[in-house]
Amino acid sequence: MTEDFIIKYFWSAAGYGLMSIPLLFSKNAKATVTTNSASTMVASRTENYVSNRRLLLSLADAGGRLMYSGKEISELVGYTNRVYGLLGALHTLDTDSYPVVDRPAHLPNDKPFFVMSNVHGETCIAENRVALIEVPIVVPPTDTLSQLEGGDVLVKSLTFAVGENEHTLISGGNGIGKTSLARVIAGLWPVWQGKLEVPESSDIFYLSQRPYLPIGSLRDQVIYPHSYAQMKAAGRTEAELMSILDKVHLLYLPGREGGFDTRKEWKDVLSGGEKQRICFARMFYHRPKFAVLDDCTNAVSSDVEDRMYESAKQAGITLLTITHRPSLLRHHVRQLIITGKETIGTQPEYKVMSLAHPATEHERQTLDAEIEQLRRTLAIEVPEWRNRLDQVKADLSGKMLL
Ligand SMILES: Nc1ncnc2c1ncn2[C@@H]1O[C@H](COP(=O)(O)OP(=O)(O)OP(=O)(O)O)[C@@H](O)[C@H]1O
Repeated sequence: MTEDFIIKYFWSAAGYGLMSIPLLFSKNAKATVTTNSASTMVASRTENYVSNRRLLLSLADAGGRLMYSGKEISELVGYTNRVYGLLGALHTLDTDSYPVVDRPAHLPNDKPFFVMSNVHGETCIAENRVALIEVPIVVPPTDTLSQLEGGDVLVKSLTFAVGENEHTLISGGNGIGKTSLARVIAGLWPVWQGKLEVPESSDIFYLSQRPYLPIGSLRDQVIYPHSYAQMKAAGRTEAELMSILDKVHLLYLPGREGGFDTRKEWKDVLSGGEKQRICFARMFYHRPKFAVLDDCTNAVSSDVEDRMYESAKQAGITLLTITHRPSLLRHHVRQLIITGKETIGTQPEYKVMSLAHPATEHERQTLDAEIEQLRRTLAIEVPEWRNRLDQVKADLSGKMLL
């Protein structure tokens, strides 16, 4: 408020003050003058007043600009700093030589020290599996302080492998390191130690928590990162895109939006669930062998989500799902629970649990009917019902129905 007040009024008020000086304090102002010279004086004073007033307005404008430019310069300084930081990081990546940081003396011997000059892990291509062998999950140190202390360790050493069709659900508390694990698998974060095995980049697909929609046509949203030219070169057709949209329940979209060529601000036009379903459609288009799904269906209704997961499995895509939703357990055969920092004493920081093969639709219907039957009998024979229910529970162990 003060700033605006100064910009608007201070400069003009200061100018008027300046202008009044000759009027108020000049000796000539009080001198006796003849009529002729008086009219000349009034004319010249009026002329001076008008030109000074114009100058004053310009001065007020210039003063305002000066004050705003301070802000703009500090904004520019911020951007320049970020661009400088980015270029610096890119140069370091080019030369692969990070500044060597010595282990601080105060750090306890058993505390690992992770800095960028200290990356010793190995990444190799594996055809049909994603595997981490004794790989720590560590937030890379970016600022000066964390460079000195080393990156924040989320999981000290993680070993687990996912083969073809071993759909794995990754769970754990907020901020425990699930997305960080996905970043390590994606190669965004370094493999500090141990070994990471991942398929070729064309065989693995990542869907993140926040859907990314590029600027372009509706078609571009589905085929991203492919271009239309690449799509045609690969012999893919719009009929195929329609069948993909059908799998994610977005068949109505081209009709509603006026075809695949329509260009819009898709991030504003589509709802949260639609955005996530478009990203899922992208996965069906690219047909990877593995997909890392980072909580990417949390805005999708559970019936559609179920069908999308079923379609993905039928398409032969092995899923690594990061989620908090227990309803998704039934689509997976294994669960990796990360406990990380919450771990007390010598307990492991994660555990891998095998889930029994998920029930088929037919099995589910039969068991539902059986449970319903038991509910009805409850009124008549409680003890027998209990025995029978225990038996059904035992049959179902791991099938996620109870
Ligand atoms: N780029 C980063 N710089 C600094 N710290 C980060 C960065 N990315 C993640 N972290 C930190 O690492 C920890 C793990 O983050 P991560 O995103 O892996 O959590 P998460 O298990 O996926 O959590 P959620 O279930 O809430 O998505 C968090 O404490 C987070 O603040």
